[in-house]
Amino acid sequence: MQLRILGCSGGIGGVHRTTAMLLGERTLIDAGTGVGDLTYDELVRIDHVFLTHAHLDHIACLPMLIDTVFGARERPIVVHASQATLGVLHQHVFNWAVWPDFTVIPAADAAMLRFEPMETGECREVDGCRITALPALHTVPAVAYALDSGDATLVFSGDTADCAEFWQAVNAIPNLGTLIIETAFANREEALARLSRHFSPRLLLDALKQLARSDAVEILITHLKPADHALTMREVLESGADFRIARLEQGQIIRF
Ligand SMILES: Nc1ncnc2c1ncn2[C@@H]1O[C@@H]2COP(=O)(O)O[C@H]2[C@H]1O
Repeated sequence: MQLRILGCSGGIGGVHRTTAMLLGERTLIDAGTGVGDLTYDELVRIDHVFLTHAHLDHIACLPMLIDTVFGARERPIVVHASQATLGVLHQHVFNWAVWPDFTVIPAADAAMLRFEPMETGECREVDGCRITALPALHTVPAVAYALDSGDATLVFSGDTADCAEFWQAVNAIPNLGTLIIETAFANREEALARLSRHFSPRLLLDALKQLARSDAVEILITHLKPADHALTMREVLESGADFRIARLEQGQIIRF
């Protein structure tokens, strides 16, 4: 299985794209602005979108994706997310005011966008990869995802602050090989990190003490806010010397 990083920034500007990853050829994990770099043919192939939460930087391209591929597809795009996240999308995005409600277009019983509630602990299988929602803690309902190819599992934290249930779930994965985890803010913004339920390097390294078998896990840092991205990564590397840590890169392909 492969995961292609379409966007992994906490913001926009220049080359920065917000969170979106392509799992195999037809599954998106989050739908931030990185989706906009896919070709039309690649967009048409997407059958599934798994969302961590409803914040704009993780869903920005979903409305335009469905409109772009609508006429070229015969089956719906299925959006998997918690009921809470789907409720927000329905009420605030696909509400005929911000965007048409593609969950009833062209008809309620033949819609081109299908919402499939998926709560923490639930698992879906796509192309042989088992995708499980894990607990996360953000300012809005949020999940992380474990992607198990059969050979190895990659965990993506989504946006989260420290969360004991997340580490319990992660430590129960026997074949964990990669952990993509966010660090949005530099240490000088720790107050904002706490307020907005993100990690700063100090908060991350404190939380990583809960990771069992850390020597077997490659840790990739995502969601750096553009203002301080270099500083934040430097702080992570300086304090995280005991771990195998690197920056997640846009365009990176992870095989697992
Ligand atoms: N008081 C606040 N609470 C939450 N988010 C905030 C606040 N002030 C600014 N923000 C920003 O709003 C952003 C919303 O998306 P993020 O969670 O990625 O990151 C958040 C912060 O960068």
